[in-house]
Amino acid sequence: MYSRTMLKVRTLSNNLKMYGSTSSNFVNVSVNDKSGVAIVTMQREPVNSLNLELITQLKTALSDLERNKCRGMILTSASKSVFSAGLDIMEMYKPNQERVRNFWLSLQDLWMTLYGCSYPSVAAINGHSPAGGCLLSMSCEYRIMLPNFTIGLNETKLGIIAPSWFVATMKNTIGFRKAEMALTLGFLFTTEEALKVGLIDEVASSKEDAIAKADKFIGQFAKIPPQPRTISKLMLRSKDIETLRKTKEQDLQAFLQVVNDPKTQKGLELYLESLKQRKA
Ligand SMILES: CCCCC/C=C\C/C=C\CC/C=C/CC(=O)SCCNC(=O)CCNC(=O)[C@H](O)C(C)(C)COP(=O)(O)OP(=O)(O)OC[C@H]1O[C@@H](n2cnc3c(N)ncnc32)[C@H](O)[C@@H]1OP(=O)(O)O
Repeated sequence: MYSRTMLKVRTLSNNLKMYGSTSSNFVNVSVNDKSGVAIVTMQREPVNSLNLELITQLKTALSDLERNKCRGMILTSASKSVFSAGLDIMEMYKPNQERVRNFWLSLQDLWMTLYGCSYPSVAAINGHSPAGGCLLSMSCEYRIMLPNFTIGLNETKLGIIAPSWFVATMKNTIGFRKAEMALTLGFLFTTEEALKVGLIDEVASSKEDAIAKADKFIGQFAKIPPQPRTISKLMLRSKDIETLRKTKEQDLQAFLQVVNDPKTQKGLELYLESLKQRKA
């Protein structure tokens, strides 16, 4: 059903209607010819850490789907064990100043695009989803997760603070009280805990099951007129999007200040070492 012709992402917008599938380095988009639902697959090995290129390619793919009036979008991962490990730590470690600036601006852009997209969006979370991975999942309208993985905003555990728009997204997803507990503890929920707290909506037995459940969720909107649907969604989401749009530069400067602090750099070095040592 989801065909797999390979194309460059640059040609996505022109060709989406003609071809079933497109692929750039890190993002594959396949569209179900019958339903018009797109599966957007992150495929940056080994853990889909969000570097500048993956972020930019995701943003391009989502904007192209918007232009092509897609009927729904399912975000998932090509990995069998990781949905996304969150921001690529290498982008923040000893950064090139121009690149790290673009990195953050692109992340802001990606979030505004995904959080405010007009089409129904579902995260099929087929692996661990910490930090930035959790942000992507929460930005979708519905979350379906496979068992035995973890999800959450674990920033405080890493000694950092989740940006205000990460916090707003979590508050909007699970409510003030639960978000406060989760954020202050830097809590990573298991699949079962995430279901209980409302961070995810369903558990699936396999990736195929998750996609089938996502299709079913999106299918519910077939009989709902798109414009009232989108306006209702944006009535709930646009305030937080506008807040970031207006404070983009301030948010960037706050990020750059933290990243360029020698204490943060030391922390990043130790964290990178600890990730490597987990294997040894
Ligand atoms: C962490 C401090 C950040 C400081 C930032 C400074 C300023 C920022 C200010 C504000 C921004 C705040 C927002 C932050 C949001 C984020 O997303 S931060 C990133 C947080 N992510 C994580 O903590 C996840 C870390 N990864 C894991 O827990 C595990 O890798 C995993 C996802 C559970 C998967 O485990 P698995 O066993 O399958 O894989 P490995 O651990 O063996 O990893 C394979 C390989 O990939 C490298 N890697 C893992 N995660 C990242 C990453 N986020 N960025 C870059 N590289 C990563 C890992 O080191 C291994 O590499 P290899 O040894 O070379 O193979």
